[in-house]
Amino acid sequence: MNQELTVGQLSEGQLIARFAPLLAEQSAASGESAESYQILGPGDDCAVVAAPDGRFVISTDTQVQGQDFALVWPSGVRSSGFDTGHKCATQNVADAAAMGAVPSSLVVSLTLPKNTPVRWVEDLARGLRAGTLACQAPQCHVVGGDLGAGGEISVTATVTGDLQGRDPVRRNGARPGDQVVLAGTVGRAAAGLDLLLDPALELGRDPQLDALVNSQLRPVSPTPWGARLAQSGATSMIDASDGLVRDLTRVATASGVEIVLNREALEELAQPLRPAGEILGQDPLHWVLNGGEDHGLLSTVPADRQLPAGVLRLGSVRAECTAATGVTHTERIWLEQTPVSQLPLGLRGRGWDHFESEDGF
Ligand SMILES: Nc1ncnc2c1ncn2[C@@H]1O[C@H](COP(=O)(O)OP(=O)(O)OP(=O)(O)O)[C@@H](O)[C@H]1O
Ligand SMILES: Cc1ncc(C[n+]2csc(CCOP(=O)(O)O)c2C)c(N)n1
Ligand SMILES: [Mg+2]
Repeated sequence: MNQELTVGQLSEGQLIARFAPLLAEQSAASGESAESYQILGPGDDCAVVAAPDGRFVISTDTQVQGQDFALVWPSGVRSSGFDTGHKCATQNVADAAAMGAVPSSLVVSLTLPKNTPVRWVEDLARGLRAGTLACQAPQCHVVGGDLGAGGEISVTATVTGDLQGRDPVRRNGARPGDQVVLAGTVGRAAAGLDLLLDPALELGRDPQLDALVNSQLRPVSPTPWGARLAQSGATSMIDASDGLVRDLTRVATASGVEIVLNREALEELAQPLRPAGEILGQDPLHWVLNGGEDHGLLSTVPADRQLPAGVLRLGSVRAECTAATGVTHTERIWLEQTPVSQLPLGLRGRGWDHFESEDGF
């Protein structure tokens, strides 16, 4: 039987004493020496965090067992504490980066059933640090949090970010003529999710498929691109969490523009998803257009900016069509000449909505 030590066998203090030291452990090993924003870390009523700009961005994101991850997926794969911690770090630092900020701190609130293995929680601490490092945000530490018992695992983090004297890059600044760019990936985590949700699959045998599963379990957002794109004049930015089309619709609506996507660029993103598409009978372009959770950074930058290596040009921004053209204002996103709502059924999707979406896409 399961002889593992569970959180129900420890006091809160004992669990924190095991958890907190692990949050910083890998920094030395990774050779990261970036300045930390942490002035006072876990242990007092509050942490103290540097805010050199005088302003800071702040956002929060939650993962709930059964809704955002599964301890055991239909495919048999298990989400470790490390996975959940890694994803928690990524989904939060990505939001700070999407404002053009440098992630500066995380506070993490854990709700845990009493039978949760202590090892799972220790792995979560390691995953949190590994996630910030993978997202190239070594300066961002978990500076505090909260612990509590509950019926299912819920992991919430709040992230702060440093604007470094720049204006925040909002969703409403895209202008006609801008190029639409992506730093990071889209579609991979959604392909991974559909693989995880398939009970007929035996994963762990094909490195290409496993890499997609890994993108769902441990997504990586290239956070330095947030500040980099801001410095190069980004007019809007969002992290792609709910799906390319859904998230770009938010930008296009807020900015009063339309976005035209380039098929060739999307095909390039779909290419590595083809083997998964064949196995699951899915057009991989569907994942690229509608899949969430990669937490890549979608941005618009003026047309005259030379795009650095490392970002992919996905399309361009154009003025909103007026009623005179006969096109309704709901057609915000186009795949070349076709509004996405008119794409073949196999490509159409709604992206992710916590209250609407069924399992997968
Ligand atoms: N409970 C809430 N109270 C106040 N504002 C909220 C609440 N929930 C969401 N919002 C706000 O609604 C907006 C949209 O939320 P949403 O979670 O879609 O954005 P997001 O944080 O960029 O998403 P993601 O976490 O997927 O990147 C955000 O500005 C968020 O602060
Ligand atoms: C078990 C399970 N079922 C479904 C999904 C898919 N999913 C959950 S949240 C989300 C969007 C981002 O959320 P948020 O906006 O809260 O960051 C997506 C695509 C999953 N990850 N796990
Ligand atoms: Mg976001």
